Amino acid sequence: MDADSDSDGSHISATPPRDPLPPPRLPPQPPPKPPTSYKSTASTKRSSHLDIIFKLKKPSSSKHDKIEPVPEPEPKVKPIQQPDLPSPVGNFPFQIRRPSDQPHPISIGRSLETLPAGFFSTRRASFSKICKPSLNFEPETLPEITAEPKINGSDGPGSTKTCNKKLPNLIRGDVPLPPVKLQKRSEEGNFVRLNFNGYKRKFTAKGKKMNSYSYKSKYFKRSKRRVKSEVDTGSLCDEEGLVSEIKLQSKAEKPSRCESVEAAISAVRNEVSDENLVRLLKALYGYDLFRDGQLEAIKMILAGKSTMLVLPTGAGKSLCYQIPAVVLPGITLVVSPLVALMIDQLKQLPRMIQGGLLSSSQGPEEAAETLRMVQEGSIKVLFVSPERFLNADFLSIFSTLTSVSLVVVDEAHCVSEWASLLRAKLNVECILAMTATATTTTLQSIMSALEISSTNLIQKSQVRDNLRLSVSLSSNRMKDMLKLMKSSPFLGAQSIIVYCKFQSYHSGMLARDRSRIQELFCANKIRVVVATVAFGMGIDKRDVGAVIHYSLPESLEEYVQEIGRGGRDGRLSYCHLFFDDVTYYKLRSLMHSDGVDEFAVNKFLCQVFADDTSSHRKVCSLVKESASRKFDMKEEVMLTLLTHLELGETQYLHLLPQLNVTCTLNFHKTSPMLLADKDTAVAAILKKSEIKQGQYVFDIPTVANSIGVAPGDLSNHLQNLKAKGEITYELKDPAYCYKIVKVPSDFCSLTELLTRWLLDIENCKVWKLDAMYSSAVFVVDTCEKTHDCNVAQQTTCLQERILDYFKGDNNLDVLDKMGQNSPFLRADIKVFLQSNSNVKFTPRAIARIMHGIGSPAYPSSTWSRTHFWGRYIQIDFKVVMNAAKAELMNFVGKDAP
Ligand SMILES: Nc1ncnc2c1ncn2[C@@H]1O[C@H](COP(=O)(O)OP(=O)(O)OP(=O)(O)O)[C@@H](O)[C@H]1O
Repeated sequence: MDADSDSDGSHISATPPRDPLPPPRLPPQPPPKPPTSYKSTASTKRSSHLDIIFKLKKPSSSKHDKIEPVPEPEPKVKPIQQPDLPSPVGNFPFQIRRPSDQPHPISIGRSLETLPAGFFSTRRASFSKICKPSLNFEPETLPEITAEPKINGSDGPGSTKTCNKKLPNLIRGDVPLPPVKLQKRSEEGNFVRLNFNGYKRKFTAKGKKMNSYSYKSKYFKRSKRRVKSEVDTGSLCDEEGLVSEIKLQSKAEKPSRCESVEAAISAVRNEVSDENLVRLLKALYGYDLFRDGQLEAIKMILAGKSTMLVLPTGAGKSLCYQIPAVVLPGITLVVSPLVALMIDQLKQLPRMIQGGLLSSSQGPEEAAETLRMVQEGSIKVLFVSPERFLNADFLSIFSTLTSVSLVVVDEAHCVSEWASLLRAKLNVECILAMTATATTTTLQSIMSALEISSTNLIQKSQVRDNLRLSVSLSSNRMKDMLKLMKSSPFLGAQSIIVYCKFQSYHSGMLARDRSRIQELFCANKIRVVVATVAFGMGIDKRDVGAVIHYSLPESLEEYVQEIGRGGRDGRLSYCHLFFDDVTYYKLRSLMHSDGVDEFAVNKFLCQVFADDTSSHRKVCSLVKESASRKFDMKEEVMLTLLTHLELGETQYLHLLPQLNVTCTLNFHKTSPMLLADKDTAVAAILKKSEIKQGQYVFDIPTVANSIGVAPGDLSNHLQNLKAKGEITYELKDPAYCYKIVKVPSDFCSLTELLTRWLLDIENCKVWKLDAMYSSAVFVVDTCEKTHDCNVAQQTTCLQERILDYFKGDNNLDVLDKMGQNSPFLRADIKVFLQSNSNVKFTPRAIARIMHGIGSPAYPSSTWSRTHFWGRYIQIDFKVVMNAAKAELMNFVGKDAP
């Protein structure tokens, strides 16, 4: 694909540059039908606008809670027929599955739930006026927006260190918990009984390691080490936790606290009463009262009932599995979609709960050590990344050696699809699914996948009552934001997070710098942090007094997550959202950046299965960068497809760890031929290499396959040869590696299924953005109508809207502000095609250019030079795609259908 042509000569346009006026509003389009589950069999027809020019082909066979009361200050050519297809997955768990692709933690995490019919009625609204909430916009001193530490670090009333940041070790927990005594327990039946391989197991104590001697001495040793290192680094910022506890070094205090924890655990094991649970809460965390929903959830779990827990962000969900984890006899497995989140949760475990982590991003030694500790019984809470459960070694440990008391599915809306596999494989009886943001439909699908009874749903409001919400439409956001921050109550806020969308605002920062800023923010040495969505996900800074959205979030789920960073201490926190049409248009275009055409999916499948041989032991690879360009697909999208091929209804392949597959090698000591005589790997390298400038260049999987070893083993062997001074080598070309399990019998159907699935995801993302935008418009409009534009009013208004959204309320009006036509569109596309007649385009590629979105084969570095780049950002993407399809047909001399 010649997508790199320098200039397209498209300075000649059918039209002069135009003012970016909003297009005339047309009647609403029928809404997209968001995905339900790719395993279900319901189907819908859709018009095929993706299939121009190319024919599908087969590969060549050759190859909260109770708020603590705080005084409130104030307020192809041949169109492909679409057969009936299974409808897509209920959420999009796969993009996030590989920890090496640390993605956008929120947007990827959001589910693709079925939206009820009638959900899409369009509501007209005015966008012209700015509605200012009645916050006092008094010009006072400018708040500090800085990444520099405050000199003296004095931070006012909230200067307590409040971020539960602890040592980044992967095995946590200082004190073994008391053994489970096999004693009379009135609620014995309440505890989870595991049924492994058909045998009911009784709880057993993990015996000797739990004696009180090792418990104390280990505690002291670790405490001393920790105190030293943490005080040295000055990295502590924990309110109830570390700072105070570390100073405590009076040896007498430690055992007494541990003993009280032990006693409290034993009391709960004897009787699961409110009183005993509060005592345990106090002993473990120092809190006096449970927050709304916590006690109910803990009791439900201790009664062995699988539970769905929906609590707002920051309401204290973690505690709902941590307390059962210390009470229940076996291990608690916590499955979370993001490795970064798991690491943070591990760090935040109370010191007396021993934790560990298993993820595919770990080295083999690290994972083996964790598994050893699991087998020993010295880990109580184990964080596991989803793919680990597909690992046979892991499963065998849990089905033979270790008793699992509880499985926690965190961010359940992201991993629900996968979680049903877990149920089948582990035969665990008690599951706790947790989420902060899920619509009713999503909840239903999670609960049915996890077999959670509808009576075991604990759901509190999506937004905590201590968050004061306000919204304004702004044509000059920077000015308005500075004004807002100079006015009460934002001026008085201790810590502020400003969320913005586009990189230009927070710049690509080194991870080290980012974590330094996070530390300073946690320590109240930076007052305002301007951040992207990722910031704050893992940190638990309790005293964030204000959250400002400088850009429109991509969904209400994202919005709710982000405002949930505020007021985690139960105090009032002020959350203001600025929105504007330009950002909305930009985001709406970006929602189409992951979309792929049927043709591309088919080409991709052909390549994936091109290497099929009868041997299923052969390792295949797909070099990420070149494949991405070849298929015009983002790497994440390719991984999503590969994961679907692994985890979908039919398993077509088995994914292996990613590798750098191209090896360039030089021989140094022994001559290649002599070495090859005694080393089969070297012999294979000589056979399979190309010699380029005296160097041997070969593909690692190809050589490994030829001698019947795993690519990893070949890499190890090369390392050994290097250590002996025989060779030097370099590896490049990161690639997805996999083994083919089954070659699809019908490539066309599979192509259509996958394309439809991706299209549903795309439509759903668009719908969510529209719902977010409409909610902002709704709040501003309502204020105008009632002339009651104050924070209290806006809070209620937005809360209701959020509630409706998450309830899946059919009456929720979702506004589609995109233009549905433009008189110049076809003419411009024609000129564009004429001036780039040497380049092959798909309708989608043209629409992306017209929307100003770069893609792997048509990068913005090249295509942003065109006169048409981003010109039709205000016209619905599909309208542009259809116009492009029609013009492409004309261009190749055919009429549009
Ligand atoms: N009963 C309680 N009393 C006081 N503080 C509590 C209580 N329960 C939890 N917290 C605190 O509230 C904060 C938020 O808790 P946690 O991180 O578990 O929330 P979450 O619901 O998991 O939030 P997120 O969805 O952001 O992960 C933590 O600092 C926690 O210690």
